[in-house]
Amino acid sequence: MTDTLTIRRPDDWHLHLRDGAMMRAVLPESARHFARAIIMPNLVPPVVTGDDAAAYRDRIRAALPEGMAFEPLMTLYLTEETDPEDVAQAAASGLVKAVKLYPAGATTNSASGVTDFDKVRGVLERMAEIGLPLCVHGEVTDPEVDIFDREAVFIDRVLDPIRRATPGLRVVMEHITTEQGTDYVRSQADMGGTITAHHLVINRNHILVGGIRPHYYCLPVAKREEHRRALVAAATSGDAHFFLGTDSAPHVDAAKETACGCAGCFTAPNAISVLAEVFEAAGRLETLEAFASRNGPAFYGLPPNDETVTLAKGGPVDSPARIDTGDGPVTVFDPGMALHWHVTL
Ligand SMILES: NC(=O)N[C@@H](CC(=O)O)C(=O)O
Ligand SMILES: [Zn+2]
Ligand SMILES: [Zn+2]
Repeated sequence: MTDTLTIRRPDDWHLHLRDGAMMRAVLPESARHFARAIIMPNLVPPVVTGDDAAAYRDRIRAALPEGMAFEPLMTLYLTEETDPEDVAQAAASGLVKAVKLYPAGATTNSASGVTDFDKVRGVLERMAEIGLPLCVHGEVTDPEVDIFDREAVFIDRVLDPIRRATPGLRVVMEHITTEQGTDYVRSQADMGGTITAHHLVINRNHILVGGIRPHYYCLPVAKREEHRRALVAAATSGDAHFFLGTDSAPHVDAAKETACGCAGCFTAPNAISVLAEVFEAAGRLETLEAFASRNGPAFYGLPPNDETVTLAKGGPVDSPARIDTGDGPVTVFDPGMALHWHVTL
């Protein structure tokens, strides 16, 4: 029986740190386990220009507790007004590692996102030229489309046409939740797909059966069990297209436990333990390093981390039910099963 596993230090290729008091509370939860993270730009107002990203990066660095190391990899929020030159400069200076596409209205804080894709063509062409990846929240917003179909429909209606119109554009389909997502990503060159820890564990029954569980509500919403299995197969395959993006997305409990609760699961504290449990159950612990520590940097053209972390199997991991923030308590993702893999440094 394997009871320890040493892997390169993981990175998180999709993370929400928020700002202010919330950021100060959640940042150490990510920095404890992850060396680097792609930082989502959906603040209010969003991180749109290179100057916005530099200021946000400085606030993150300033909030990092003494003695912790963590490198924020910044992104820009694509709007119909985004200037291709500003994007190119922010990429050339090394500040920005990706641009994020939110279809307007698709998810939390996406009101400034894109409605008319022709208006962002110039930016996407420039990104293809310079090799800067586009990260996409892959859901259509058409009210006629069922929420459980919005990812699959996005591939056909939006993602594939954008990629055909912009040859060479490197795209990450973020937080994939469907077999259609895994199949599409796997079959394409110049593409990566991030998968969260929580989508490897929950299906839509977990959200809805026996009472509504607001802390399992995130977007894209968890789908049927067959899709969860497709995600586990993709994540544990070792295939370089797939890598970890936790999409750890903290909201205070008051904003989740209400008549119109917002979307997002806060997984930073236990994501690595959850992954180890899932990979072990699949008999694929040996591919955890590829998924959490190697495939992401390879896609982004960065070296893997030199340091390692060791996971040790033992008694149940004692992750807190919630953490306190200056804005109020934030519930930590409950995987609904005991976790046994402790991260030791
Ligand atoms: N995943 C979510 O449900 N929520 C994210 C936004 C996002 O990644 O879509 C958030 O910012 O809260
Ligand atoms: Zn999203
Ligand atoms: Zn997200």
